[in-house]
Amino acid sequence: MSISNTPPALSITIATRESRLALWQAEHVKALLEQKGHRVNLLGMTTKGDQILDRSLSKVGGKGLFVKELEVALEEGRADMAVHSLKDVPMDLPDGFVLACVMEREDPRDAWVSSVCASLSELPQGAVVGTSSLRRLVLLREALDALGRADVRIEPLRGNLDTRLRKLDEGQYHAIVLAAAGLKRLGLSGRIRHVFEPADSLPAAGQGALGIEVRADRPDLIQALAPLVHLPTWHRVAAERTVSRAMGGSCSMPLAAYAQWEAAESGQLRLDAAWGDPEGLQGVVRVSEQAPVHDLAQAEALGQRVAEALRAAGAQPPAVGD
Ligand SMILES: NCc1[nH]cc(CCC(=O)O)c1CC(=O)O
Repeated sequence: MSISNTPPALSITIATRESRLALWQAEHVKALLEQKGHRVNLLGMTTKGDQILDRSLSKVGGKGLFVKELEVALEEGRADMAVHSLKDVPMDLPDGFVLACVMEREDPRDAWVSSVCASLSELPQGAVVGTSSLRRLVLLREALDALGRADVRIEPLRGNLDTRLRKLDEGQYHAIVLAAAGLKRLGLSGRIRHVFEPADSLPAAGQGALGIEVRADRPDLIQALAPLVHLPTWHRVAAERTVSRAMGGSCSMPLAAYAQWEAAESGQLRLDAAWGDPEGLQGVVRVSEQAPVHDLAQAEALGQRVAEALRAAGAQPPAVGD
């Protein structure tokens, strides 16, 4: 009989989307779990979010487009866990599912990719910039307006990372804006001309962080994932994701929320948020608050305060039923 405290080695199947980025992320988790002695294989799947390439995601609606099919696989026992970009995961998971792990964050910032110009200010007259998110669109528009660049157009850009880069290379855009994290994971950091500081393009809630979802009735998996958890990241993204939930955030709402530790080990979390109205009639609303955070409840309380501050400053969550 063994009296060791080492958790038992498990045989684990990870459900994953089949984009290059999703596969990289699943392989990354696989390698880490294998280092802990588990046996891991991948189950590749295509989700609704991957299939809809002709319409803007903000129109077809809702968070969770990339998540649902993976949850069905967990539900049916075809897979044990799903690795997600947290940015794409709704704050409230369906009943019976939990977020078992948040891993250390990759670069959360937005990146400027272009072969013709190194930054916004160098864009030629009448240039076209591509981006897929309303958040980036609203923040870019604000920055361009500040430069007096009404001539620059911002156009939608869809598809996985490779598709977006191809559209740029074909000349459909002068520049595009993407998450730095995805480019770095795929070894494409060489394509980044400029990373936006959070003050200039405030990141989306959860950007750059990976989360692992399991069924709530699998304590064995939750235990196996414990060594992969990075609590400082978890507290940051919990604060950010609370803002998104409290604002009724979906990809049809331009909303940014970004938390950072004021100083290493200070326990002081600063949370910045920005909201733009989807019609673009109102200016961007920005707020910032900070608080000591030592657990998830405190992180969520900070997120709640920031959401209230956003509303007090004029941000309007969508009407119920919208
Ligand atoms: N919405 C798609 C998506 N989901 C996660 C990432 C990047 C990686 C990450 O944020 O962890 C991207 C691509 C992008 O926004 O450019």
